[in-house]
Amino acid sequence: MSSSDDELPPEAVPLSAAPTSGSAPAATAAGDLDAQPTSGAKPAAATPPQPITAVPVTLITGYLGAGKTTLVNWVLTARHGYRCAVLLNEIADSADIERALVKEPEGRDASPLAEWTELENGCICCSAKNDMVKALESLMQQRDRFDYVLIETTGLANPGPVAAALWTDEQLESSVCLDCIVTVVDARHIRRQLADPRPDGAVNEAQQQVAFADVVLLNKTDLASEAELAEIEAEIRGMNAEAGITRCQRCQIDLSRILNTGLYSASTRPAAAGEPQGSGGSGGADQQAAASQAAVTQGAGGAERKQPQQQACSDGSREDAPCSNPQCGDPNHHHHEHSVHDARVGTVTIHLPGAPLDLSRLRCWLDTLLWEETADAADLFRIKGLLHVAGSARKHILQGVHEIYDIVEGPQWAAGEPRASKLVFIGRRLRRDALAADLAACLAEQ
Ligand SMILES: Nc1nc2c(ncn2[C@@H]2O[C@H](COP(=O)(O)OP(=O)(O)OP(=O)(O)O)[C@@H](O)[C@H]2O)c(=O)[nH]1
Repeated sequence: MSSSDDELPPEAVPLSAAPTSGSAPAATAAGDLDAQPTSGAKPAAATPPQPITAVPVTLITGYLGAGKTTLVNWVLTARHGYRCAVLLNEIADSADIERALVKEPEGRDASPLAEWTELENGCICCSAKNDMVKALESLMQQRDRFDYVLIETTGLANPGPVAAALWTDEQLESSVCLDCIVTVVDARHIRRQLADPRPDGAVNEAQQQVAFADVVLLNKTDLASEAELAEIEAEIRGMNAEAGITRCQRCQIDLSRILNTGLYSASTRPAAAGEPQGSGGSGGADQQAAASQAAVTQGAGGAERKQPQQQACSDGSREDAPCSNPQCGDPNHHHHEHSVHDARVGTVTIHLPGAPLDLSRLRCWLDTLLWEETADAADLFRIKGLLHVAGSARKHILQGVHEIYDIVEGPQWAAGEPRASKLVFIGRRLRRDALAADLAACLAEQ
């Protein structure tokens, strides 16, 4: 790839190649989503349309100036076959600037590729459960005009409540599905941003964004040395061992990493040791099938989405102190003051080979774990799991964001495949021994 090619966006998909409403996007295989710069237009992949029940959503987060708008730009100008709607959440009334920065795909006038909705009422993490949901709902009124939704959060947003809102809003949950949380980090500044302390010992936004990521784009690699990049990768892995990390300049990545990944679908599983991270274990056309399967499984009542009895603050904490986010314009939003020691975000992975889990015991334990509010309770951002459940021939998939979680049935265990459970916890104050002991107590009696 020449350096001049690097600066050129790939060609926009001709709208005639865009999928029709209710159909799967034309490009489903990973190779078809390849958005590396090309010198000529490639024909759209001839994958037969498949029904899509919910519009996938990629949530783009990252600290101030990391390159989120640059990524949106890249998606909107790339050849991938989706018609994207973009939800911009901009603070300080800068949405018009952001919008001006994002290039309009060629031919947009004739038939729009992107729909725009801007959230104006302050910080998305504070208004996630109302403004964003309302904006998405109103966007869904024009469902036939797009196949994919990108949400760009502000640089100071905690992506947890936004992701959670996509799960918990009853009307939304059948029409949109969270596909991937992408965190863009600035190779030049991320280490300082991660280290920036908060006076009350709370986790800072940069750490939260890394913790929630399914995919981390290590952007601006032109501004850091190889040694610095390696150090950043090690630090990010130390916080979130599950996220796939992709180095890039100007966010020019293969878009199959972040679009229609199927990471939250029922057949998704945490990557096994030694597997490439961030692929979710399924790719391309398989993901399309996985997405359909997830919808069917959930529709059949296989999923149970648990929510706390008590409505939590949108940042997942109690409403007993004013929000400390200086950008939050909502006087009604309050923020729980974390009085405990400032533990760093980390990942704990627990393998349970052999013995199956008792699903009801596991649910009971998760309820306690996620909703406990004692000062030394684990502060969990993300949970992912592949579960071997007693009495079931199917894999079960656990996904958790903040205080909500979902366990859905996945595909059958293959003949001869070793049955085992693997759970990944990302958060603060995680105690491996306690988690392992608690999980051992959730095993079914043999
Ligand atoms: N050198 C360099 N600059 C980059 C790269 N990617 C983006 N930029 C620049 O970084 C600046 C910020 O990029 P944006 O895409 O606006 O960042 P953002 O995350 O949307 O910023 P906020 O909305 O303010 O949080 C812009 O001037 C970009 O041109 C890169 O890989 N290398």
